[in-house]
Amino acid sequence: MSLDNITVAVRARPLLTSESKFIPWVIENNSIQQIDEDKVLIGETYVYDEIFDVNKKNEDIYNTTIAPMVRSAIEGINLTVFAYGATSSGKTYTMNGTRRDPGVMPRIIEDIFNQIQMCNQRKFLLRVSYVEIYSEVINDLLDKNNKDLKIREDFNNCVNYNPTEK
Ligand SMILES: Nc1ncnc2c1ncn2[C@@H]1O[C@H](COP(=O)(O)OP(=O)(O)OP(=O)(O)O)[C@@H](O)[C@H]1O
Repeated sequence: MSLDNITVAVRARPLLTSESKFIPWVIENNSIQQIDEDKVLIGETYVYDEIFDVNKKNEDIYNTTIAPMVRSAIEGINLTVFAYGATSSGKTYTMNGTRRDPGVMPRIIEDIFNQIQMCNQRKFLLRVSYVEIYSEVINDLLDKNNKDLKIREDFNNCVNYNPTEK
């Protein structure tokens, strides 16, 4: 799937020790297909802009999919990075990462501030929100007391999450 201003990437994570050792899919380039226990291909082939196999690190994912968009954000284009998946699929690992392999959030902050430092003739205003949508409820991940937020746009089309206006 490829839409003009949207990049859709899939990331496979290593199996957890508690999980079955049978992997019911194969990745080939940018497509993924389901297989049965005899390794016979079944069902549809799904094609994405990027598919990252289990060996890819947060650094690879950032450099391939996010870094080019950060350059556009510095030029004033709105940017949203959205991690979607079932419980334990690896959203937090991808977004926060680890000390040895930081995820999207720490990398994007470092990248943005590095690029701002190189543009000393311009002024920047940065606004950041970090929220989760869990069972259709929006919670603020930067302030655990802000729960069940409502999304609103102001007169400038800026998105606000204002818990006082539920
Ligand atoms: N690419 C990866 N490499 C190694 N371990 C991973 C990877 N992705 C996820 N894991 C591990 O898998 C487990 C589940 O990952 P994570 O907590 O990120 O899932 P989640 O989608 O955020 O889950 P939830 O929705 O329940 O919060 C964690 O133990 C995490 O360390």
